[in-house]
Amino acid sequence: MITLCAFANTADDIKVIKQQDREVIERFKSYLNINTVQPNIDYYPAVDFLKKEAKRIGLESDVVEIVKGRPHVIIKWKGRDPSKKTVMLNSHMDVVPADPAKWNSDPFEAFWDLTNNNIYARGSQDMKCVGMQYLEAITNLKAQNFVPERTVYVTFVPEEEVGGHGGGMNDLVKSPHFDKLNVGFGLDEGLASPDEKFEVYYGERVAMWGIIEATGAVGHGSAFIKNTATEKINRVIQQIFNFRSSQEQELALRPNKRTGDVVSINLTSMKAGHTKDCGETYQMNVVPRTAQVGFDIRVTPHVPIKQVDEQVNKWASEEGVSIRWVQRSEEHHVTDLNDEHVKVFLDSLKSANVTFNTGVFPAATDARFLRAKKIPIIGFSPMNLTPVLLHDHNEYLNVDVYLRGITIYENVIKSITK
Ligand code: MET
Ligand SMILES: [Zn+2]
Ligand SMILES: [Zn+2]
Repeated sequence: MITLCAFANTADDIKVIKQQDREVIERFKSYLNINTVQPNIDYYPAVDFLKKEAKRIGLESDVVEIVKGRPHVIIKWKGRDPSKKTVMLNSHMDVVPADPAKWNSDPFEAFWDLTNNNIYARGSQDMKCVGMQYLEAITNLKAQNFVPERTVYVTFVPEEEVGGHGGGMNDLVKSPHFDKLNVGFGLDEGLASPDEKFEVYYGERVAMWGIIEATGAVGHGSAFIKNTATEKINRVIQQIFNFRSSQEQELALRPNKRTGDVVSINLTSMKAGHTKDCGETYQMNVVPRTAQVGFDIRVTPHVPIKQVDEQVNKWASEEGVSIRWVQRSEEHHVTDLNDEHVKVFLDSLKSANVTFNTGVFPAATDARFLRAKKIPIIGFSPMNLTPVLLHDHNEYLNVDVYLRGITIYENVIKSITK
């Protein structure tokens, strides 16, 4: 018997939702309610929640801390043949900050708007949805008495949004805990897509975060001083924006290219002048000694990192100008779309009439650490008909899209664990 449950925001807006689906959504909302905002996250409420979830489903869970306070929750669904390479279903627990003033509802309330059936919450797309959908898919498969051939690990990791270092995935993959998992194939996050087709990613762009600093002559604010820091940084900024335009044009001129196929750069910080943090007093009529810009470059696997590196070094080649890297990778790692596990994954989508594009994830995620270990990884978040709102205000996911994602994962998990 199916219990139907009617509830509404307003009297004239009644939606009827199956009791079982309502429970699924309430569990999703509960995870979204847990504040895991960068930085300095208290992960333990999320860990406790996930451990309880594992228990509910009847699965073992383990908590691994490579760095104290940075737990990884590893939920295990034992396969019929534990000697076989396993399948990893990964998601990160942390989310980026949300400015409540810019949201129509509290970003952690997980407001369920029944007029459009959307759930508004930080993490609803990136990527608490995916973590919970894996668990719900397993719940359903267990109810059907399905037992996987390969063992499945559902992993919930910390610190993705700050680069996976300091106890995140970068450190997990280097630890003996990881080797014990014996992972042969895995899934990690992708992006929403506004149309019917889903997005499937076989690689990602490399993030290069750097700061260019210029030092120059100082003097009176009324004079024509030569070689000032701000003049030098202005030339750097011009070159950054010229390069940015060239890539934007490349994208506009070639309809077959997508963001993941070009190099992007954004200026993400600027600093100059006699501010307190330079140890000098603020003074409007003194030409500053230093000026700096911070930038975020994303290099597509279609372009060698060395080429971009040389370009940036040229920008910083003037006398008194230097560059410092905050974070960068030296290599691209992509998954072969002809890999046997990948083919099984893609076939499982096709057999469920899920249409998709394959491409390069325009941002970066923990998949890169796994790919660096030669493990085939696909980036896939089952969100079609959804605007891309990760890191944005009023991030949301539609309930029907969320529920369909669970069904898609059921089909995927059945196939990739064979
Ligand atoms: N996922 C985040 C981003 O793409 C953090 C990745 S760290 C390079 O910005
Ligand atoms: Zn993410
Ligand atoms: Zn993110």
